[in-house]
Amino acid sequence: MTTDAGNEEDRTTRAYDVVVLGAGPVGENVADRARAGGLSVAVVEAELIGGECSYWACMPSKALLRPVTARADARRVPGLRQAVRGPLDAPAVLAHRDDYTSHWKDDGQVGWLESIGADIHRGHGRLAGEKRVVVEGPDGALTTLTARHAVAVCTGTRAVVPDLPGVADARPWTSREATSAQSVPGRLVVVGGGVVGVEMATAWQALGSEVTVLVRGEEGLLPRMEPFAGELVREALEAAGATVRTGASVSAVHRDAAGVTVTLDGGDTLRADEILFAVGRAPRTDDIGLDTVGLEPGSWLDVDDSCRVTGSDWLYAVGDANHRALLTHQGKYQARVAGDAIAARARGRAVDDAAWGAHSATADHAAVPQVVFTDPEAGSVGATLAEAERAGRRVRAVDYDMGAVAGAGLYADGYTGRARMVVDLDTETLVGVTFVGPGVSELVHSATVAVVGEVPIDRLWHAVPSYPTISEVWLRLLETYRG
Ligand SMILES: Cc1cc2nc3c(=O)[nH]c(=O)nc-3n(C[C@H](O)[C@H](O)[C@H](O)COP(=O)(O)OP(=O)(O)OC[C@H]3O[C@@H](n4cnc5c(N)ncnc54)[C@H](O)[C@@H]3O)c2cc1C
Ligand SMILES: NC(=O)c1ccc[n+]([C@@H]2O[C@H](COP(=O)([O-])OP(=O)(O)OC[C@H]3O[C@@H](n4cnc5c(N)ncnc54)[C@H](O)[C@@H]3O)[C@@H](O)[C@H]2O)c1
Repeated sequence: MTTDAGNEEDRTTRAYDVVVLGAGPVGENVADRARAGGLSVAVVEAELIGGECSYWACMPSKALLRPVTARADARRVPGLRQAVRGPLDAPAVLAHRDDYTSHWKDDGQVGWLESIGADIHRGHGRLAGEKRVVVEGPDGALTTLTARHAVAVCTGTRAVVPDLPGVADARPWTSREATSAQSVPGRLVVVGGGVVGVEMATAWQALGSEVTVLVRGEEGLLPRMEPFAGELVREALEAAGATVRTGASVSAVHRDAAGVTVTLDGGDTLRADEILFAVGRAPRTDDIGLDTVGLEPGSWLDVDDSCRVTGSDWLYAVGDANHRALLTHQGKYQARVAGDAIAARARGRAVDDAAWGAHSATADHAAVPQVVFTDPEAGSVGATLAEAERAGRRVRAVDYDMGAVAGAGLYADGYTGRARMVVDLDTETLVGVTFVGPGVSELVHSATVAVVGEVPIDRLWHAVPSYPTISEVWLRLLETYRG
């Protein structure tokens, strides 16, 4: 290890090989790989070690949703459904969620970062020119960190709240409140039909709220997935008692003692106890000193496939901050790639940044998997049919009704779901796969392996799914393709 972490005379300047700005899942993993490569690492964190994912995103949202999908699954099994007729025990679900976020304390993750030998600097970090980061501690004290080799910006995102009349005074929920609320609102309006919108609508409707989802335009729910994903999730949300309104744009919000009034374009109004804006994310790069290194504050950072910022040989941007894929698993993949690339470059070792090389996050372009944990679940990897066509590929979509799969019928009485694989007709390999239905989340990785491995259809034919499992949908898709 090459650390020389400061000296007694000047306690405010410390030198490391690598400085990581932001200790979400991505920053933690950059640190881990750089340490594994023998480099000294400082990690700067303004809030909680573990980031958005651990405290206000993946973990709490999935802790809220797991009882919802487990109950729904149980209700679809004859002989079991009568045992699970009642409502969810909302206080118990919220308490379980609190346990999953370690009650918003980060001691466990601090211990892990320390165990890998990274130094933690608490406070807000800002770049101050090339390879320098100034950390403003909770007490206002300033510490300058210098990096011999690299600075990695892993500062993630925050929720966007549209600048509408009355919004600030209405104290709307963002994903943070939606994942950490301590009581169930009577009526909840959710603005936005993307992933956060549908997951949180599913959770809070099941926990007892009367939920209305407002989707502007006619794009429907989950617009980045195959259209049938949003359609099936919408049907299920409505069957659960939620209202989904398309073509509904919010023009103003007003809070008074009785709750929130939401005004729509056209003049309609809705009353609610809370309003959640789930309309996308903005990069947390507005106050990190980007101007001191010639970059635009508040911008997403453009990177190459080793996550090095375009035009720089020392600045990296990894995870949400580079906008390649706003997902924890994909950000951690980038972190492994970037951390290893930083170490290789620092040591003067060969860098393998060709497509699919050890130092290239190639899968970001070809095979990003995602699971939406609604009931039904929606899971996909790679391109949708529309995306593949837009990219100019000669493709064919093969669809199958998952309810016709024996294992699916056993899993859930009256199983409703659909699968699609998008086949590149020139290579006879898969470029995208989507499954929608109960229990499909665990199928997604099989599709990821097929897409990343570019496994030819003729070879996939020999990958025999066990009988009777939901995976038999693979056989049915292949049979449909081969006619
Ligand atoms: C409600 C919700 C549910 C989600 N569910 C899933 C899911 O199920 N699966 C999935 O894969 N993804 C999910 N995501 C996305 C996932 O949360 C993000 O992709 C992931 O958190 C990105 O990790 P990151 O480390 O890049 O950023 P973050 O997790 O945002 O961490 C960034 C860290 O940097 C710190 N920071 C920022 N600026 C500074 C600064 N100047 N100085 C010091 N520290 C700073 C922040 O405090 C934070 O701790 C969800 C997102 C939301 C909103
Ligand atoms: N299970 C998961 O993997 C999971 C769960 C939650 C979030 N995430 C990640 O977090 C990211 C953010 O999720 P999100 O749902 O906030 O964003 P999103 O981009 O997925 O969806 C936002 C939706 O809001 C709409 N919208 C934008 N501006 C609007 C406005 N002014 N009024 C009304 N609607 C508006 C958009 O058209 C879009 O449909 C996603 O990209 C996703 O990858 C992942």
